[in-house]
Amino acid sequence: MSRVDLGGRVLNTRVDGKGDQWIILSNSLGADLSMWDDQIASLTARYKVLRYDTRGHGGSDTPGAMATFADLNGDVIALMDHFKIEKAAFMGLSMGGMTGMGLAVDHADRITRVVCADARADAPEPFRANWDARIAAIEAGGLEAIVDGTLASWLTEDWRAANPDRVAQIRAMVLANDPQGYIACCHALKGLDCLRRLPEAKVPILFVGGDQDMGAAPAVMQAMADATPGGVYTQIPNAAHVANINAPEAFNAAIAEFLGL
Ligand SMILES: O=C(O)CC1=CCC(=O)O1
Repeated sequence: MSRVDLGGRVLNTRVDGKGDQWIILSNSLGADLSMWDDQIASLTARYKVLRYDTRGHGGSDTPGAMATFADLNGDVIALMDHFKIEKAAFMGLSMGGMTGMGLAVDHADRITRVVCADARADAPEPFRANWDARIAAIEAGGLEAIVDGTLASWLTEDWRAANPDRVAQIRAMVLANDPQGYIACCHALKGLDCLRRLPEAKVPILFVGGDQDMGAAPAVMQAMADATPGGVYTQIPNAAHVANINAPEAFNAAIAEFLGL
């Protein structure tokens, strides 16, 4: 792990592998870079992998009370500059996938391809109101107030019953975040407005998502793929919102061809 000072914010990072091409991995709201552990063995066969904790998460700073996707995209470009990465593939889940879509539209000179997992591209009602409710719940009760609902939406009931130790680890990961950092990112999610810009995406995007993901439902992700030039959507069976943890083998198989693994 290495904490990188990007000027005004310090982000926690980790590099694995020795490949000659880079891939950057971006976590979901409430997670940290460890959420990608089940993908690292296959990714490092080809790539040098840069993972980072999104601002407000894990070991990264919370530089302000409110974040925007322009901030989150800017953090990726600043990390690329720091590590002297001219171009990289990018994979993000949920908030990380939303960051990836923004990069595909606004920073295609630095990004070669994007895997966008379990993400929406906009925040119509009731999503906006739900973010306000979640912010209020955390302000009143901390991350404890939302962690059980989060786990229920991230992972199928069967998986949670079969993997109690992993569930306890994931619970601890959520609770280890800075509540103010989590709230800052909720503000970015409230302002999410990428759907209308997907036709401008200039690099290939693979959309993948769990068949039981209620936050980024299959029909929503299919519509995003349809709006994206060359966009493809692949559904992951028996998986909820955090499909890469919930069904790692199917997830890894779904991204393999697109990433040349
Ligand atoms: O955790 C959730 O409730 C769903 C979610 C939205 C954006 C994200 O990263 O996760």
